[in-house]
Amino acid sequence: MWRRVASSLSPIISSSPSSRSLSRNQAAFGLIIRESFATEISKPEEGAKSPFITFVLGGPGSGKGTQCEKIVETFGLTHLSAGDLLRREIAMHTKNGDMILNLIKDGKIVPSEVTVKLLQKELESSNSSKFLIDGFPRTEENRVAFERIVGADPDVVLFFDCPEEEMVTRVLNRNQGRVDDNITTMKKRLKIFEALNRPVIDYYKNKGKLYTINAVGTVDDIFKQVLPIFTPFQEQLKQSRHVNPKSPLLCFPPFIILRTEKMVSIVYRPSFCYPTISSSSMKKKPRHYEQLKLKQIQDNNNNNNGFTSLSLSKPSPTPILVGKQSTQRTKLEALDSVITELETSARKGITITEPEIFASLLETCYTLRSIHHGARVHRLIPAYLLRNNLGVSSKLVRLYASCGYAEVAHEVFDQMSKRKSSAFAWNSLISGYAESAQYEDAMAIYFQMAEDGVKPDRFTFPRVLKACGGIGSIQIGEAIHRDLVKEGFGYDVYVLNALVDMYAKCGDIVKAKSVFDMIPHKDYVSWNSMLTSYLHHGLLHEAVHIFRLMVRDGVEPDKVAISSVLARVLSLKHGRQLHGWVIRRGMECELSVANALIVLYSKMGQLSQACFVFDQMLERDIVSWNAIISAHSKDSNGLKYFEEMQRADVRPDVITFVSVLSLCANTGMVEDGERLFSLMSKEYGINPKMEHYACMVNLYGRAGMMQEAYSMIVREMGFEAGPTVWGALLYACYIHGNADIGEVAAQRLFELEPDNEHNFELLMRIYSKAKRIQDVERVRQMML
Ligand SMILES: Nc1ncnc2c1ncn2[C@@H]1O[C@H](COP(=O)(O)OP(=O)(O)OP(=O)(O)O)[C@@H](O)[C@H]1O
Ligand SMILES: Nc1ccn([C@H]2C[C@H](O)[C@@H](COP(=O)(O)O)O2)c(=O)n1
Repeated sequence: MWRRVASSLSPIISSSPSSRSLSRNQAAFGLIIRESFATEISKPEEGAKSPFITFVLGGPGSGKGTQCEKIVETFGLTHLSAGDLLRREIAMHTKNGDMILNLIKDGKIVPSEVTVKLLQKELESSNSSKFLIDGFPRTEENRVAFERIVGADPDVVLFFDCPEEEMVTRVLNRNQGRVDDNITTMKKRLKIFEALNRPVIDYYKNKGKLYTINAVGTVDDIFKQVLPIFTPFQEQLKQSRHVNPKSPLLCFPPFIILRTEKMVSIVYRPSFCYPTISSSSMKKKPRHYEQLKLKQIQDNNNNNNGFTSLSLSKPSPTPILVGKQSTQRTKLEALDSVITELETSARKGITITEPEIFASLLETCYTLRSIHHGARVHRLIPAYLLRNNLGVSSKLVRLYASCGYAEVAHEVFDQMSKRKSSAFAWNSLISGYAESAQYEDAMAIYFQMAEDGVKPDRFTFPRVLKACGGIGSIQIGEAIHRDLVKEGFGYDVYVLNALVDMYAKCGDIVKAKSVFDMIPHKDYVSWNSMLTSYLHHGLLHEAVHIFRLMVRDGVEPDKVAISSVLARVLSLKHGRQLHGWVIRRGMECELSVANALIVLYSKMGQLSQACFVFDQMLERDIVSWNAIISAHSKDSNGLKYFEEMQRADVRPDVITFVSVLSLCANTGMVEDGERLFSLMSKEYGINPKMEHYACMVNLYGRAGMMQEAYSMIVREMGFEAGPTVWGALLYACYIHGNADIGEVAAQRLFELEPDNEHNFELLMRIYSKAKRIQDVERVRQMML
């Protein structure tokens, strides 16, 4: 894993005598950190190594990005495109965004400090140890800055050598809406490339690290030249791109409790100890090694309430548990162990008074939706904090409300002393309800707020609009729209984005677009909301138009939009292109994106690709498991995934059982089907629904066990069978030529869906197989 020396290492680390004597690179690659943990927990890694770095050079349009995609596919390196990172800055309107845009438009090079810092951030937050840095270094200044700031040298430098005319043709045909893909800028870029990039190429040539590739020919032909370059490095590259989920690193709790006789310390693990994917996917990070000093004064009962008050330095208010690729289980275990330690300390008379600790723990409970842990944290919070600290109590309110514990949420809410003076507490309640799809309750709180004379703020409206979108009531939505304008939020981009989403969810896409058009400074959420809205309405043409405008403005679709796009892709070719795009953006590990990819490949009949995506995932949710099991609807290997899911302690749901039962039906695994059907209710408490009975009838029916299929309907089902169930029976009767039961099934189907000709036709075929020609004719007459 890539690591660097942190500038703000904690006293524990910096005071380590051995750490001071280490060289820059030793420190950078983990030695100091390992030593600091050595006494408390198992070693994270034996001798962390320097990363494997490849620089990819070449003129504009020489095909660097295209070849990088293939290298990533084959060797699993992590692709960092300097140009993409800069474009992301533009899209996100960061402080450097405008400056970068102007330089890129003019074909110029962005100051090295900016580019190198962006690369450095990606390198540090990545869990990978092998990188493909594309479009960098562009200048000698770039190269020197990288060496100075990052302190690393490339192992390989690829140079894609392409004639100018070819590069111009490619760039002008690229059609990705890039601001610099025009002939004027292209001419400038070529000049700058010749003047500034050539010296870099020469530098690496002299160092013996340069590999020149003739970049003319087909993509595959060019890649044939690239392949052998990496062969000598295969050993280094063998390790998979992602940290093995079984790596001991992932089992580390996010912060460590250090105990000595006199002292209990909670030490935040620095972010670079987490295996992470990319800085963009790392939304919340713990502070670097903040040490919370819990002075344990065991024999000093100087506190009136019998507890010893603990003094803590300011911890990070951000969630403690953030390792995105930790499994849900590992995170829960880590949370559990931290809470257990605090409970033990509390029993010994040590009490924690710092609100940030509780806020942080509650945030984690909320992220993991663990009400059980939340309730334990609740018990540790002193009553006065709950009354007076809005930050802590509102997190508790949101947790309870979002997990369906409305009564407790209201109890905590009612005790909050400041609830009448600000919208803060109310917002938590609304958000808790909205997030758990209790939309009516969320709306009721909003109206109650007005009755109690509490003014909504800019955070109230997005939450209540989300609830309104959930209900789908355009009238209420319009009323809230009027309210927000009255309250002065009619130009607030944050609020307007939510308004676009609400109108779209309520079915008024025209109004959604007109609100979108009104947003003066659209941010990436605005664009993505509009894109997703069009996609959800099936307006592909409009979605493509928005997509083009986004790209023109340097805004990229986010994971929600990309997942929606993937769900609507109709051809394997487009699916693959999008997959490549997703990989280039480092979005392949986003849960919703990976889930959508599994469904896409499964829809296209590419089972091995679906498995590949699934196997690469570092974090999976129930949707991922259901998607991969359902992808195996005709393959008995699907049951292995089901077993793995059970081992991973993921609770199967109604959908999982529909998938496994239909798999058993399709593959003729009657005994497994019976076992799973019984497991569903006995082990998981799921009462069989119509779909499950349909699967069972299908299972027996296909296996020719007509009596079992029939008695499933008439004896086992506690409710009236619907068309799916009778339909499965009728189809089985057709396959096995059972006219007697077929007649019964058809009769029920004629009553349930009199207009469905298919049922009549099936019965005719059954009669025909049985040579009952008169009956065939009778059914034909019924159809007329
Ligand atoms: N071998 C090839 N033959 C024809 N077209 C190609 C080839 N390789 C890439 N292209 C096309 O040329 C265009 C430029 O390729 P690509 O984006 O990979 O270049 P690049 O070197 O990364 O460019 P830039 O530095 O401007 O980002 C793309 O539209 C790509 O599809
Ligand atoms: N090291 C870099 C890399 C890129 N830029 C700027 C200037 C380029 O024209 C633009 C696009 O990069 P590309 O996608 O073509 O690699 O980004 C830079 O200033 N410094």
